[in-house]
Amino acid sequence: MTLLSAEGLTKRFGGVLAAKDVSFALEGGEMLAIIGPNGAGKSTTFNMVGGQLRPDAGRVTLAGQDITGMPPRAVCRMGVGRTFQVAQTFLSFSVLGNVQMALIAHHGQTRMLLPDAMAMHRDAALALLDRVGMAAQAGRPIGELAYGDVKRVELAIALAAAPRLLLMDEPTAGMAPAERSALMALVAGIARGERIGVLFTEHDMDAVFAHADRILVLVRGEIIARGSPEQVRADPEVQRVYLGHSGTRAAERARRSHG
Ligand SMILES: Nc1ncnc2c1ncn2[C@@H]1O[C@H](COP(=O)(O)OP(=O)(O)OP(=O)(O)O)[C@@H](O)[C@H]1O
Repeated sequence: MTLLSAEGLTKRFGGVLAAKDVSFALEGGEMLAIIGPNGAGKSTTFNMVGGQLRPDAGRVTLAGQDITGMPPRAVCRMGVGRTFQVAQTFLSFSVLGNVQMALIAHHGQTRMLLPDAMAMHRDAALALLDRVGMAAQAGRPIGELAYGDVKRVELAIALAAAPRLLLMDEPTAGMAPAERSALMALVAGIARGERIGVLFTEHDMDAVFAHADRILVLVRGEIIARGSPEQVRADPEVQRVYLGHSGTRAAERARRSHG
């Protein structure tokens, strides 16, 4: 069954039609990127899926269940995880402690006293850190980590909620180019291995063309193109209104590096 289905999503802010009849589907294990220029409606679309915004029209279903207009907490309980552009971690806590807190929250145990909490879900937290390549740094305070490593911990925190669908809003923002590619490769590996669907927005075209299975191109609230990276790259309308020269180079680099 289709994991995520968005049908006819529409959202208006005053005179601005931020999303117009946006429809797409996403399967488990698939990486779907939403790209487009500033103000295209990427965040609006994203927020209608995650429950932060109620669509004026349209429907969102998760594994066949209607989640349209549900508040974010309810959407999260249905199995939709989210990572944020800005780190949502407790900086003075250890890496391990942060993931433990996420597991405690997922299991609805937030009333535990702190000393008890620190003994809980230790092994599960370490296993999650291992999955994102951060087990060796489990004891360090988050505040001491390099930015790319914070992003990995954020991914472990999102995975702590055992999501079926992961929403990632500009996951590589603020990272160095080499780190970006490593993070997206990690996300793609986990998504494919565990059949988690990933919907992401991204301004870095290298990251998109190298790691997305499919791409949606939004311009002024409307989908102007969709398809595989190859199809989107070759679309003359996308070239004209969005990708231009830099996008063509990014797509070409991605094609070469993937043989
Ligand atoms: N809460 C809001 N109130 C009024 N207008 C809004 C609101 N949110 C978004 N908009 C407008 O809707 C349009 C789409 O914005 P959105 O943030 O979805 O675009 P985006 O593609 O995510 O842009 P960016 O790449 O800059 O993040 C823009 O014209 C924006 O100004």
